[in-house]
Amino acid sequence: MDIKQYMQDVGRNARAASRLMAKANTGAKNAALNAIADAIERDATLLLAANQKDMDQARADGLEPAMLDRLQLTEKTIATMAQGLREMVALPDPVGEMGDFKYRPSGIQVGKMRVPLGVIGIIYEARPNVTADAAGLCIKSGNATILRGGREAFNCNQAIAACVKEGLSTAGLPASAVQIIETPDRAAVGELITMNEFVDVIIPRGGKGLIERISRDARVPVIKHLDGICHVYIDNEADPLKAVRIADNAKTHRYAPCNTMETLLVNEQIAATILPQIAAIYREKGVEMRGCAATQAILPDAIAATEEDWRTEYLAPIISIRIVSDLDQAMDHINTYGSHHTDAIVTENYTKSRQFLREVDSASVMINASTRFADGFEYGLGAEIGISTDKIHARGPVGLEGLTSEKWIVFGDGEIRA
Ligand SMILES: NC(=O)C1=CN([C@@H]2O[C@H](COP(=O)(O)OP(=O)(O)OC[C@H]3O[C@@H](n4cnc5c(N)ncnc54)[C@H](OP(=O)(O)O)[C@@H]3O)[C@@H](O)[C@H]2O)C=CC1
Ligand SMILES: N[C@@H](CCC(=O)OP(=O)(O)O)C(=O)O
Repeated sequence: MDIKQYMQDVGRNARAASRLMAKANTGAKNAALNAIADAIERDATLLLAANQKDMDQARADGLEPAMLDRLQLTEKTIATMAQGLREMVALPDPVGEMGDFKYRPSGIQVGKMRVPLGVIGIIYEARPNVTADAAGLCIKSGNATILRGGREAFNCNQAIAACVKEGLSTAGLPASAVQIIETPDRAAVGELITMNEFVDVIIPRGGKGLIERISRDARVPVIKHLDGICHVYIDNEADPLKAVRIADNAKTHRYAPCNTMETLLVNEQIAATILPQIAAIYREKGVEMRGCAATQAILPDAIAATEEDWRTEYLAPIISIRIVSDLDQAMDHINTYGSHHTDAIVTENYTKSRQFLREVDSASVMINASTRFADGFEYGLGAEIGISTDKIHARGPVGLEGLTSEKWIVFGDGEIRA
């Protein structure tokens, strides 16, 4: 395959499709979402067979259990994928919304209209449900999209692509509104992020290697959805019951997601009582603990954490634990070593919780809740493209609105500027 030529064709088709999608009515977009959901349910056996191929290869390549878990499709996850698309039908269509109107002294009326971004290139991990979610959100928000999922999910993504194309065509929308790149060659990513004539924005979802590549090579604007070095800080005024529940859920609910806690910070005044309770749960669940010297004094089985641990996203049953003197030291640690994704405080103290909200520089800042809640469904967006770790355009879980922008609109009656 001539990858440059192939990607140019993909880009050109996407640009043409984006113009049709921008003016597609809500009924047609909803019909496409329902038709894709129907096709996914009908083709469940085909999808499972394609996924089995991917799983066999991934196992042979020695993929970690948490990554296999994220790659695996089951009848239940297929049903959830279809249900997610049907739930998008019920979401209000953001395209064409108008508001903020003001009359100016000149007589013109100035306001705003919500519009699609155009063509969105999305590079993401080997998680097949993201293919359906991203396709659905881009369709509903009137965009065209070019999807590049992780290579481990290649066969399954191609099977989902067939359902998406069929659904678009059934609804009378251009099949190339959603294109899933048909090669796992990373040269295609290189083309995608430099085709500024065809692509309006790139959304990379991934870790450090992807960040480096995108930061170095992208010529298209980027909304980064990067790694999650998420923290929970247990304050000395925490409710111990809440602290234990949150420390357990934020780490062990699932190990691979970006909103999983990687570092637990504990106030020195409460550490000796709370840490043994939390450690008992981690031991039972097989979580390896790496701690600072003060942590090791309380938990002799914790291995010594290095400076590198504070900067590491394990995506695995491993946690780093640091005992801190106060809230300021906790926030300093988070703002220094975190990835500005999601961080939580456990405290019953109102003033400290307000200070944490104001001073922690992350896309989601939580009081007395698990970091695992940083998610589009959980925040009521219906679904999510991912969790933006950027500050510009969209921050945190990105849903339909994050895939649009606003243009100014002006109503006049023949006014001219003096
Ligand atoms: N903020 C968010 O919304 C989310 C963030 N993540 C983050 O993703 C990471 C885990 O997923 P993982 O699959 O390991 O992530 P990777 O970064 O390894 O892979 C993600 C995607 O990026 C591609 N990629 C990676 N490096 C390059 C490169 N140098 N050039 C071109 N393409 C590249 C991969 O392609 P290939 O298949 O070829 O490796 C894959 O499609 C974690 O850091 C997690 O926090 C995950 C989900 C959501
Ligand atoms: N929104 C997701 C997190 C996204 C994410 O990190 O995905 P992944 O790395 O594929 O497990 C959730 O909480 O389920």
